[in-house]
This record gives sequence, structure tokens and C-alpha cells, in this order.
Amino acid sequence: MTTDSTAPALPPTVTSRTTPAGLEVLTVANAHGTAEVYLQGAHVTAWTPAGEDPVLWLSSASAFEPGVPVRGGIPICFPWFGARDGHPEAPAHGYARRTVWTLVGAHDDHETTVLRLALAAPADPALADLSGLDALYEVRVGRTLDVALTVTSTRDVPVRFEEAQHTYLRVLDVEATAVHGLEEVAYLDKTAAAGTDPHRTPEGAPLVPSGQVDRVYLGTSGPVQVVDAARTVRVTKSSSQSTVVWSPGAEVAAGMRDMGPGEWREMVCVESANVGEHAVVLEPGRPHTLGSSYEVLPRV
Ligand SMILES: O=P(O)(O)OC[C@H]1O[C@@H](O)[C@H](O)[C@@H](O)[C@@H]1O
Repeated sequence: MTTDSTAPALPPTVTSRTTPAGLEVLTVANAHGTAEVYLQGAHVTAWTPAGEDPVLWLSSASAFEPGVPVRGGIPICFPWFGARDGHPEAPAHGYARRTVWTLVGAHDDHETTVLRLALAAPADPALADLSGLDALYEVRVGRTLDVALTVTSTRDVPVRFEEAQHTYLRVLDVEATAVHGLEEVAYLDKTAAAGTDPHRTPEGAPLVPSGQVDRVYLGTSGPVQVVDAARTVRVTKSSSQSTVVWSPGAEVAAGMRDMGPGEWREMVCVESANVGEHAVVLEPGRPHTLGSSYEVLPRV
């Protein structure tokens, strides 16, 4: 862990270590379960509520190296999602998931452990239109896992940005998993052939992913429930107008270096987001917080 004298003291529920590659990791263990958070990307890589199987999926082939995003857990996409408009050379999903955040707070709030990490706006001329966006991320590990990304602008003009909590949920078999809560929501199909209209009308039924699924559901703020043969995981969100669902399918996954053979079946991404037409336009002095809460529901 950092020996920086300004680093906050850790409560007894939190321990820290540095990996051989030099990445700092915080491990939380409290009455309600365990979690792991890398300072790079403020990346929650694991959450296991007491008595449950892990809720977050993590690739066995993920790189854990400086500057390389982890495949799994909860990557933070910020301040753009996917490719950056007008900047094809920019890394996908923004700089937040590749950058080391600073731990600015750690404490126990009754039986919940709270970590706070900060990312100052980078002073990069290539990011001039996105400058002045400071980010604070709060991770609460309790009976539920709650994450909240607060963005504050130091600019005196509105700034448009995109964001997502790109959560990989662990499932037994994605093609035998039902995603509830988006039945009545129109979406953009990112797998649509180039030059064709990607807009799709609501399907009227829960989504059971088959093959490659890459959808941006539009204008939806409601919860999503992911139901597989073993359990139901509910994702509840706040200040989010888009939900992204992604499953790479066999073919795309086979071309990904950081996904183990066949592992694509064991995950589905349900992403609380504000992207595209729902990007945030942040006014000076008006912080914006994107929140997600994850919970395992009791079987009925
Ligand atoms: O490989 P990355 O950059 O982590 O992105 C994974 C996926 O993330 C999803 O959110 C996108 O909708 C997909 O298009 C993308 O392929």
C-alpha cells in the first residue's frame, strides 16, 4: 500500500497490498462479505456477500498491469463510452479505468465499509473539451454493494460527458439467463450492420442473451434483475438514463486476449449509464452522481 503520509488510515475491515506488477489493491472483509478494489480504475474486482457465491465475474485471463483495464468486476467508463467522438485514436471507454485513483477516505459506517477514491481532471491538451471534470467514487460494501460516481466541473461552461458502471455479473450460463426490467424499453443495437438503422422497438419480453448482444437501452432508469438457474441479482440505479447490456458471444470472445476459453458464458454486463443522447451536460457548480446498487435476492 502507499506509504504516502497523506493516505487515510484504514479501518480494521480493510487491508492493502501491492501486486508484483505494482498495482495497489484494497481488500474489504466485514460482517456482510468481502470485496476487492484496485486503485487503478477505482476498479471493484470482487464482491462476495456472506453465504453467497461471488456476484462479480472476473476473467481468468485478465491483465493486471499498469495502464491496462481489468476484464471483469466494475470498470468505470468515463468521460466517454466506447469510441470517443471525433477521436478514433482515443482508448475505448475513457481514461478513468486505466488511471490510478487516489484513496481519500476509508471508514466503517456501522457494518458497511466505505471507500472513497478521487481522480482529478488530467491536464492533457488532447482532452481540452473535457477538462475540469473531477471525479469522486464511493464504494459501500455492506448487505448490498453500492457504487456512486460523482463528477464536479471546475469549468464556467457546461461540459458534456458520458459515463457507465460497466458491471460484469457472474451467471451460470448467459444463454440460460433472463434479464428482466427492459422489456418495454427501446434500444440501440450496436451489432447492427454499418449504415443500417440500429434503433429497435421494445421486445415486450425479458432478454435471454443468445450469441453476441450489445445494446444500449434508451431512456430507462428502472431496476434490472438478472435471473439464472441459481439466483436473482438486482441492479438498482440512480441518475442514469441508459442501460447497456453486453454479452460478447463465442465468436467475439474468441478474439479477446483477456477472456479465458468459454468464459463468456459465465458473465453478462448490465451497465448503469448515461451515454449518447443521454450523455450528461454538466453545469458549473452542479455535481452529478451516477449510482448503482447490487443485491442478491432471496429465492422465492
Ligand atoms: O473491450 P472493452 O473496451 O472493455 O469493451 C467491451 C464492450 O463494452 C460494452 O459496454 C460495449 O457496448 C461493447 O461494444 C464493448 O465491446
